[in-house]
Amino acid sequence: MCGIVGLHLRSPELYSRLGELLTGMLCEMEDRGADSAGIAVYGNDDWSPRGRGSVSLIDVEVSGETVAAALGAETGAEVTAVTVDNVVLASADVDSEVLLSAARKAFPHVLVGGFGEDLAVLKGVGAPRALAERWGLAKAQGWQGVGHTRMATESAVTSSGAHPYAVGPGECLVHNGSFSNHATIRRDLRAAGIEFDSENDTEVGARFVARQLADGKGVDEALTDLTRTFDGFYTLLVSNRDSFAVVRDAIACKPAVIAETDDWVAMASEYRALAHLPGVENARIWEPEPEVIYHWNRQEVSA
Ligand SMILES: NC(=O)CC[C@H](N)C(=O)O
Repeated sequence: MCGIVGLHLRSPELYSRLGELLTGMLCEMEDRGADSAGIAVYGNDDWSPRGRGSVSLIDVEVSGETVAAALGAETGAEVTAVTVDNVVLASADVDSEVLLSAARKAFPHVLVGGFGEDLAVLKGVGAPRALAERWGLAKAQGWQGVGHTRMATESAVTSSGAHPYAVGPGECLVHNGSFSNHATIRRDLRAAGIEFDSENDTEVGARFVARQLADGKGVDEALTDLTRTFDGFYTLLVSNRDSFAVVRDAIACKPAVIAETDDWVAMASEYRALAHLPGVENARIWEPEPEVIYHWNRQEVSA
């Protein structure tokens, strides 16, 4: 199992409702994965102030003030940090990769949930509904959100095993399924100097995609490469600051549904997670085809 949800808003009138709508989607998928959960939210000023680099630190166990002071000392920038349950969200007027290296230096064992401009990533162990409540997700605003409810298949139930895997700048990946050749690909990526936070198969997929994007490939090409490299079962939702993409394996046995209106694009493992979205009764709704990459950029659509 595992549940995936994602909402890409086109209409700015809905930005103030992103968290409310995403909470409903995530909670509806709780029975597909009740051991841990995570979300990525793009554009919530309270968590990742606009135009600033930000880094999300999971289970850091020191106060936001301590994080802000330590990252400020490392970067020379004025760093602000907010604590949201088990996550500290730090931001500053510097590139997010500068903030990321400062965080790794100051807190060498910290789990980095994600980093980028306008991006906050929260994840943890527990029931998705309880986590969403503790995070205050319903109040979040923004233009795009992704969520995952996990039923672990490949690695321990820990924050580092929870999705999303947001391992490249502004990027985020969630997965339902399991990759059967992830150990081989992990070995190749490790040999190329890439480090991992967990034994999770999904992290291998995320690191693979991040590497393709870092090499200058576009999302479509990166995901095509993934379909040629990874064996096993998968429905994947891959987002970054400006894009939202879905791909399934050749057999496509892991459920997925996409719905689209003029105001939003949404995907979920099951339709019931979409049933409360405004205007869903007039949406174009379909099941994504095997190995077809569905990809939307902010504003326009391509498939
Ligand atoms: N149930 C799933 O889809 C699990 C996804 C992934 N293999 C994990 O263990 O995190």
